[in-house]
Amino acid sequence: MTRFTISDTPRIGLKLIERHPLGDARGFLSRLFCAEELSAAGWRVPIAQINHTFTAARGTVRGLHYQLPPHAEMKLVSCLRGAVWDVAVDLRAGSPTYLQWHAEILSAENHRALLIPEGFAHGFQTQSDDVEMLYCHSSFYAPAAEAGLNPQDPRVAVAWPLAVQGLSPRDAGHPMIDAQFEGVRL
Ligand SMILES: Cc1cn([C@H]2C[C@H](O)[C@@H](COP(=O)(O)OP(=O)(O)O[C@H]3O[C@H](C)C(=O)[C@H](O)[C@H]3O)O2)c(=O)[nH]c1=O
Repeated sequence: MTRFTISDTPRIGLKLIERHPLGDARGFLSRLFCAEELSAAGWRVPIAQINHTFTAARGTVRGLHYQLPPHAEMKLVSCLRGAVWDVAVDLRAGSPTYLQWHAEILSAENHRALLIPEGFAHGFQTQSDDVEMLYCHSSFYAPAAEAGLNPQDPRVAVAWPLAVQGLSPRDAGHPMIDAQFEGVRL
């Protein structure tokens, strides 16, 4: 029995993953990752790292982050507590949807995740207090390869549902995209 429904999004390679928990009188068991099932969504490498974040305040924005090649990474982003408006921006050089974004509501209640391919920047805005996120990464954390888009970059024009708040100094300081920006060459 499949534990996931994999759906395309308008951005090639960006997949919506819906988990199908197994419930009983005690509660439920939900599978967060399956190498066999998620290979159909494009995840065909071992998980390198798993991260867990807690964000206290509703409206907080984290992101928009990505790692540069050769440390470009896939991410499977799941919300285990509360709810987020989760967004991915296509930075792949030559992509027909270059600089376009797509967002989904991920929550503990809807059991949804986003599978984000290499070459996308990722961010989210909490839609509740006390949000917990779980990230599966296909590449190791490489600080020297870390890059970011300013979440309020007018060229990307992410339509955050709430007023942007709670940015880390690093996220607030990401540069705006200029004419020299050519995207990520994978
Ligand atoms: C990503 C990462 C960070 N760190 C360290 C670096 C900083 O000292 C601290 C917080 O890092 P950062 O401010 O980049 O964390 P977030 O802004 O929450 O980034 C997270 O949220 C956005 C939306 C994402 O897409 C990132 O992948 C995800 O990690 O953890 C690590 O030690 N390992 C890691 O893999």
